[in-house]
Amino acid sequence: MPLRHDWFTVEQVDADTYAISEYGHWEQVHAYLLLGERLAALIDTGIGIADMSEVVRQLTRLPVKVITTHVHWDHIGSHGQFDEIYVHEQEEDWLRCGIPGLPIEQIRHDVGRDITIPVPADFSLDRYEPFRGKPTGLIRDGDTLDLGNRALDFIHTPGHSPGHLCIYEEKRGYLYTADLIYKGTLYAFYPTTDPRQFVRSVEKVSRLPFITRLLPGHLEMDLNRAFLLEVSDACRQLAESGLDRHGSGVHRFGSFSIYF
Ligand SMILES: O=c1ccn([C@@H]2O[C@H](COP(=O)(O)O)[C@@H](O)[C@H]2O)c(=O)[nH]1
Repeated sequence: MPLRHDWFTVEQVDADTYAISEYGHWEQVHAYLLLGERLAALIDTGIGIADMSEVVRQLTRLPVKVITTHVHWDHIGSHGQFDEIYVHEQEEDWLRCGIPGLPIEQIRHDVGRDITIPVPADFSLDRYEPFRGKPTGLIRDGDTLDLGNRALDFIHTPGHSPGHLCIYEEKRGYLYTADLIYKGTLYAFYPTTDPRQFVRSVEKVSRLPFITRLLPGHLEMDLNRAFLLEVSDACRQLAESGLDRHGSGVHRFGSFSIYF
């Protein structure tokens, strides 16, 4: 049964893996806490409406390394509450200085809309600022992290953003897909996105030999390899039709859409 927090919903994926979700916000974003024998990895830290470190501290006493899938405000919200933060080398400057040309008014508008449950009393939209800071370390494609009898592989999957990462646990067959693959509208229409890279990244992860489960950054959480192959087929069709370019529109495929 899911554990409940006023703002976060905590669900156990398996004995030592938790999803920490924000279902009261339109983004319905998920972070994941992975416990090894020596260390814990927190994949993203949510929107920043509530402090995710309070929940994490209830779940583990292990040292926590924060892994950033990408530097969009809804994935870095509680980064400031943790000491060790890692990011792909191509988004280090966004983590330090923000996304050039993205106004704080637009971010606050997106943070504040379509919230369906009460926000914590100390949250103020007028004072909301996305995290800015220096990472502890940088991640490159092919890097690995051993949490103690639990290995994570980092896969650079640009397209949604330049330094977007998927995280793969080969032993369990888990692929944490962040904003590359989820069941909803997949976004590659911002000026900072790249539709061709997005297609290549989907193809890259679809070649992974063993996947038991996809753990996405948004919306429905329980996705399998069949869904990944559907997205991969859709991307191939779009590329073959020359539609893998900015401005080609919203392409609908059953349970998901791809917005270029
Ligand atoms: O170039 C950009 C990048 C991001 N945004 C805003 O950030 C969020 C991103 O949400 P995701 O769930 O990570 O896709 C979105 O609300 C955009 O407003 C942007 O505007 N431009």
